[in-house]
Amino acid sequence: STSTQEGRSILLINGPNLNLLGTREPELYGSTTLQDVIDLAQKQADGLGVKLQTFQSNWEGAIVDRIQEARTQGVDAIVINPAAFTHTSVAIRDALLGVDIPFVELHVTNVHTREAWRHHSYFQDRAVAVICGMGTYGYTAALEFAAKHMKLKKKAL
Ligand SMILES: O=C(O)[C@]1(O)C[C@H](CCCOc2ccccc2)[C@@H](O)[C@H](O)C1
Repeated sequence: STSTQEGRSILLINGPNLNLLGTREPELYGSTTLQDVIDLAQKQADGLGVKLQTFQSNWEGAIVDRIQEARTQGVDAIVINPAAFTHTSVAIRDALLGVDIPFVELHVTNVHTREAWRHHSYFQDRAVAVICGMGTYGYTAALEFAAKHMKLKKKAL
């Protein structure tokens, strides 16, 4: 492969309240802040030779708009932690399916050991991969997968 992973472009999206990561409920979500996660992801992306964009919002429609914009930017893959919208958002699901960009669904906690209502995701059936329970290492795993192992659409010549 070329020095970059075929010039792959990855968008990392974090949903509501993840801006508080590392500052609340560290026993559940760890003590790594979202900024730490982003800084580490950027270093990892540089090492992998992929372009990384990151976005966090507490607003559902802003996440929909960002996903739609990804299509115009030639984003090849999305890594998304939809947070609470995992369990509620047909709108974000529709945006992901609409832009036809493959995505990895990511959760810091193992949602399957938590409340029953967290066991369903509006994304799980269409995600290329679902990562959960690895803590913030999940972001590292997801980025590695998206950069090196995920099958992407052929880039238009
Ligand atoms: O485990 C995950 O990553 C979740 O997506 C996190 C969501 C919660 C996002 C808010 O995370 C916080 C982290 C630290 C402090 C406050 C909130 C939760 O609603 C999902 O069921 C699972």
